[in-house]
Amino acid sequence: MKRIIKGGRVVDPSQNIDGIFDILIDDGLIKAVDRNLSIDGAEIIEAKGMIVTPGLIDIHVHLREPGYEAKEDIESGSMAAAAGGFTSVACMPNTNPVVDNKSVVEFIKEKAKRVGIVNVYPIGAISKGLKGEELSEIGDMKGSGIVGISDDGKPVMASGLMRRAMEYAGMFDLPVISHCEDLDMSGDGVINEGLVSTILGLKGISKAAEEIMVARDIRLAELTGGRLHIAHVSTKGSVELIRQAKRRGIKVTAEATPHHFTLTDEAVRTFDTNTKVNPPLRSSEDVEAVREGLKDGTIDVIATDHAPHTLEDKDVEYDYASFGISGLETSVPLVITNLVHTGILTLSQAVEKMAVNPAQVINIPKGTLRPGSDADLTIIDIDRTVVIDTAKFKSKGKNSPFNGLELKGAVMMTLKGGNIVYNRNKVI
Ligand SMILES: NC(=O)N[C@@H](CC(=O)O)C(=O)O
Ligand SMILES: [Zn+2]
Ligand SMILES: [Zn+2]
Repeated sequence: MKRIIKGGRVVDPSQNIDGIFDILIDDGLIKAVDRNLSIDGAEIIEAKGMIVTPGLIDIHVHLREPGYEAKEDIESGSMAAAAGGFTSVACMPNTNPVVDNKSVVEFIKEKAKRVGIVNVYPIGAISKGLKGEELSEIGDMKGSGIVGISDDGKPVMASGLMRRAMEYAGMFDLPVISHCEDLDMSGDGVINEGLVSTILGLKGISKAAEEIMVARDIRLAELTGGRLHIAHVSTKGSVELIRQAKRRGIKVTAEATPHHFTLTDEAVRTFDTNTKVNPPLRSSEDVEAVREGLKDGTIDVIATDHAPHTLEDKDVEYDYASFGISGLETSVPLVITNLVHTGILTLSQAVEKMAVNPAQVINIPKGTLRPGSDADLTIIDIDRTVVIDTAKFKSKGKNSPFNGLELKGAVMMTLKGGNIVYNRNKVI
């Protein structure tokens, strides 16, 4: 079927495009980006006043299936992704069973394909069972289509094992995605270590717990020549370490989450367990540094770290609540409101961090509207006001600290392979 997306402001940094254009889609592919396109029989999607971008890509998502379907499953997570403007997601392996062999990779790919809402790219575990003892079946999993390896949820504490993981991943050109946390330092902390933790009487997690591991992993990337991607950067010190490493030519990329560029530990004063996340919400100087890192290119990618949990996981005392924020359906409005409307990022830079660069990190042929590419697109109204309502989330995870917040920037439509997979104005 032929479709023309008419009259939108097309922002595609992969081709240096930012202007009013029509886009012709046929047979699931982008056929043309040009002015005044008209084809007999093509369905017209009116996009005047809207922004049209390559389908957004979130490389850090927890879909929870197999094993934790009460929190999320591949279908609900895919629907949440589409509603959030994402056409592709990479999912973390901390499921049950863990994604540490090819049969689990194949299960996820098969199920995601059957659901058919967004493209799902599995990430394999670094270590068997996420135990940090021996390497998982990385070569086998690469054969089945993993796009990176990570023990996310946990660090790899054993530096020798992490070194071997980087050497091995390098042979398969896979990025090693590192959850940087020195467990001996973070201990049973639940919040950033600082004034707020002291006032609230909650156990703190030092910024150094993250920075020590960022420094170690940069050193290992230097040693091995492997490709390192730092997940959920949360501190000023981490941003500075990554900035210096890039200057020295080390192969390191980094991501930041919307919650870490938006909130500080002040949000925990309410004791709302939806503010409990790992790494924890930090101080205002860290939020500033993360924003600065996004602006100057030190941080390449915006990823949600979508970590859905059940009400039971969160409706307990702060100390006992699970770590994580349900992030897929609030990312675009948080980026538009806090980074674009504030002038920290241009729209083009925002699309680079949400589509172009994520595609590069996991090495998939996406993040572009170049003719011949899959017709994955996102249509956004950056001036439309949205009020976050977790009750309306497609995700099973209602755990968001942003519930009730009024923001600017609404995902209007998401198309994957030329098909409409989300339409804000219509229940589909
Ligand atoms: N970020 C979180 O607070 N939680 C994640 C794990 C992780 O991303 O480290 C989860 O799986 O729930
Ligand atoms: Zn993590
Ligand atoms: Zn995560």
